[in-house]
Amino acid sequence: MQAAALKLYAAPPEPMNRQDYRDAMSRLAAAVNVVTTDGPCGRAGFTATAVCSVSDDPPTLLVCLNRSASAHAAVVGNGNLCVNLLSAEQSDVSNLFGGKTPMAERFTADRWSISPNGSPVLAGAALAFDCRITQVTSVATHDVLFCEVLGVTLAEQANALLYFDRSYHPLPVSL
Ligand SMILES: NC(=O)c1ccc[n+]([C@@H]2O[C@H](COP(=O)([O-])OP(=O)(O)OC[C@H]3O[C@@H](n4cnc5c(N)ncnc54)[C@H](O)[C@@H]3O)[C@@H](O)[C@H]2O)c1
Ligand SMILES: Cc1cc2c(cc1C)N(C[C@H](O)[C@H](O)[C@H](O)COP(=O)(O)O)c1[nH]c(=O)[nH]c(=O)c1N2
Repeated sequence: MQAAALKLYAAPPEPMNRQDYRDAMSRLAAAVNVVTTDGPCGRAGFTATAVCSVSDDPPTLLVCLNRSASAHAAVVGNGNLCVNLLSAEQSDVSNLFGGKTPMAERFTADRWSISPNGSPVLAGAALAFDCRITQVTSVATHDVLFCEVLGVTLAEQANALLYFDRSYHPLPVSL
């Protein structure tokens, strides 16, 4: 049986309601990342689902970062970042970096190393992209950070962590 479609189109010129937009976006399953930085502007990190590939030549990805986030000044000021893709067992790390916790406390619970480009790399992550920010474009409340990928560390095998319907879901590697 097909579920009835619920239409929530905004009637122009009225803009779409923010809550309706969030409710819709909660249906979009996403990988969970902790984006980190270190350098002259300090060590910082935040949880991000708004990460995607832009180009493979040169390897480039983008990260959307709210300008009101406490990590914003450090990430943009340092100009380097690491995208740590969380594995299925790391939802606690996502919660730790997902807001409110003081920045220094976020880095105490897990083991970290430093990438060649100077950003914190999380032990046990599914992968870590070591990046330098090449372009920052402000769109509405967020900065879109375009990042050249300088190197990647891949775990031999890792189950994925997905964020869907406002909660975490493990996705096992197929056998
Ligand atoms: N792109 C983002 O900035 C983003 C993404 C996910 C979650 N969050 C934040 O994490 C917290 C928990 O989120 P949740 O998913 O459990 O419930 P929620 O109802 O706040 O968000 C549902 C979905 O809407 C989108 N969204 C939420 N806030 C956004 C924002 N400020 N800008 C752009 N897109 C946004 C995301 O896709 C999110 O998964 C909230 O404070 C939320 O703002 C922000
Ligand atoms: C699952 C999930 C996914 C995201 C987030 C949260 C959570 C729980 N947050 C919010 C972000 O991590 C949080 O606002 C920052 O940590 C900033 O909080 P503080 O200002 O440091 O308290 C977030 N913020 C952002 O700018 N871009 C993003 O893609 C995401 N994605």
